[in-house]
Amino acid sequence: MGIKIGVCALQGDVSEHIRAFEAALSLLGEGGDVFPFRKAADIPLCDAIVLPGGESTTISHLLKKNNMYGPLRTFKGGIFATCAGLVLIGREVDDPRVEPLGIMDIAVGRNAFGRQRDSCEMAVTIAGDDQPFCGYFIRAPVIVSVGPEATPLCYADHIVGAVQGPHMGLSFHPELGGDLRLHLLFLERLRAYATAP
Ligand SMILES: NC(=O)CC[C@H](N)C(=O)O
Repeated sequence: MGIKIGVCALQGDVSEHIRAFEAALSLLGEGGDVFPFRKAADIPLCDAIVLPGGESTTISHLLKKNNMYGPLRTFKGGIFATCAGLVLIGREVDDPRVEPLGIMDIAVGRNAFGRQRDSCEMAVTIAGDDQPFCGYFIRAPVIVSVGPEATPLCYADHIVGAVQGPHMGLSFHPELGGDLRLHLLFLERLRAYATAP
């Protein structure tokens, strides 16, 4: 038994997320099931969902086609959204081809680092952690503004991570590189929100 983590596998980097969450659960000495899903009916069966990086206009189109907007908006667990996933999870995005889910109170700008930084590694500061995190940014979005419901979590020139309840949205790819601090923090917060009265 244990926690059930579903990785939305319509498009994007799915296997890296599965490996990273499996490694985080094994560090915690916990059982659990981390699996790809492609059907809306699988969403309410999960405790947590990963919205991976990929191409947000494509993922938005596929979420619509597979009737996933409704079940994601009413999902009771935590969502771990990276890169294209971050573009989708906010309340506002600067591209009309993406329909935002409106789950986190953030506004997101796509491809915000510009061409010369299409893909790079940058030191990310995580609030409450004095060790920098090596962030892999791949045509990454940024968080342009954080509303009162959400809290900034990560910084690298811009705000590149935020949390809201059990949800975490990140501009970069923490599933690459083997540093599991953000996965562990997500699981810790998920547990805290699941057991909150
Ligand atoms: N690595 C990524 O997920 C890139 C996201 C992409 N630039 C988008 O907005 O869809």
